[in-house]
Amino acid sequence: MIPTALTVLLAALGVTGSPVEPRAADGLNTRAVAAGKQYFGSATDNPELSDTAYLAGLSNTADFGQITPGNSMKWDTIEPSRGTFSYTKGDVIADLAAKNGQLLRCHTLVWYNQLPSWVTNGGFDNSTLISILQNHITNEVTHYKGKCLHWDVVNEALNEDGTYRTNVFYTTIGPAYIPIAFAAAAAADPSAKLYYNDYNIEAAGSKSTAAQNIVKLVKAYGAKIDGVGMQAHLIVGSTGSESVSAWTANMNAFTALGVDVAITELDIRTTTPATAAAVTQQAKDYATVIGGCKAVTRCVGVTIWDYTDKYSWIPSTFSGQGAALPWDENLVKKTEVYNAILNAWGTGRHSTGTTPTATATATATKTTTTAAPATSSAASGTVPKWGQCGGNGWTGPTQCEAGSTCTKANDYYSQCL
Ligand SMILES: O[C@@H]1[C@@H](O)[C@H](O[C@@H]2CO[C@@H](O[C@@H]3CO[C@@H](O[C@@H]4CO[C@@H](O)[C@H](O)[C@H]4O)[C@H](O)[C@H]3O)[C@H](O)[C@H]2O)OC[C@H]1O
Repeated sequence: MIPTALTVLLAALGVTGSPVEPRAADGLNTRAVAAGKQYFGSATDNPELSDTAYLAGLSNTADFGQITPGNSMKWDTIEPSRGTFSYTKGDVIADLAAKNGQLLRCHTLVWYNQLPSWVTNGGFDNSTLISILQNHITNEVTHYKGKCLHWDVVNEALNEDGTYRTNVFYTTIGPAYIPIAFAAAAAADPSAKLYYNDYNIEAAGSKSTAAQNIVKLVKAYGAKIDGVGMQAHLIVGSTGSESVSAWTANMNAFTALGVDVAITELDIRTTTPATAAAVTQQAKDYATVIGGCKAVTRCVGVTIWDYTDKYSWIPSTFSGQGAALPWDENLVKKTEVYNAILNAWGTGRHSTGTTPTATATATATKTTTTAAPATSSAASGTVPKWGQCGGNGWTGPTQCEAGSTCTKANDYYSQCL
């Protein structure tokens, strides 16, 4: 074959193979997408974005196709005093996702924690608190309308025994605050997928059953709920990591109710400093979690709660614990853990254990739009449920399948409805 200018350029960039179908960079996200998922993603937070090496790694879309703000869309940041809304920090994360071509999970609208005292201690009556709740949700969801793949509408409404957690919303409004919140979010952005999100619902038990009952409750009120987020803040070798079949059975109990599931805040902590044996077990545990999501069609993706131990929330919350993420405190990949995640999504090339670089970021960003739509539905000639409907490098069909429509052509967040 006579080399063309394009093949010469691709060879210079280290890309080999067909010039019309350059191979997507290998990574946690591209493997997840190849396995039929929408993304593999990471939480992040505003202060760490000034760390350029960290930012390069986060922006590498081969590894991260989605980001979630760890704090900057919570009530205390967004509406610190009644009726005063501040979107500066949240916008930084949303803009970064858009710039990188990454999806955005928006977290979280209603949570008893990181809730300003004017709400908690305001002494509001039922109708006033409902109106405060609706106003907060309407304002925030409207601000980010069209940008959020998912909203975590209600976070952690349950106790460990499956009873409702006592918080100001439950005490004043009763369990109806949950469907009221979902209805307000749906009205403000009908395209966003709306999630209930909680921890310790990854395994069957009373709390998981209660979360399933929340799905039923929201639906019984006639409100929309699209998914349940399993946070998955796990402990090496402990509950939640036992077997792929345990994960799938529990996830299927949710999907049987007609909702998606997602793993939304995955980290697997251990006593620090981590021993070699703990890291080996941790790699197995990550593989088990990924295997569970991979096996369940309606498990749409996995998010780790930041990607590096350098910025993990664990040591500040669980004394003596940490080393929970696939990159260490020096931003170096833990090859054993990273490769376990890669291989759990599917076979392919292995990591060499390098530090993230700007070059890797540029290459990955360039190839993401090719990788994202490479799902089975694209192969069958229809546009994937999520992904570009025409333009931005998407070379598949520009229309959705018969009977459905493309919400926004040429937009990463478009979907077939
Ligand atoms: O900067 C940090 C943020 O990263 C942080 O984000 C929240 C972290 O996780 C979510 O809330 C926590 C979930 O875990 C609970 O502890 C569990 C207790 O049971 C154990 O079995 C389980 O392993 C533990 O995970 C915590 O009590 C929750 O607070 C929440 O959704 C994120 O927003 O927020 C604080 C910031 O300083």
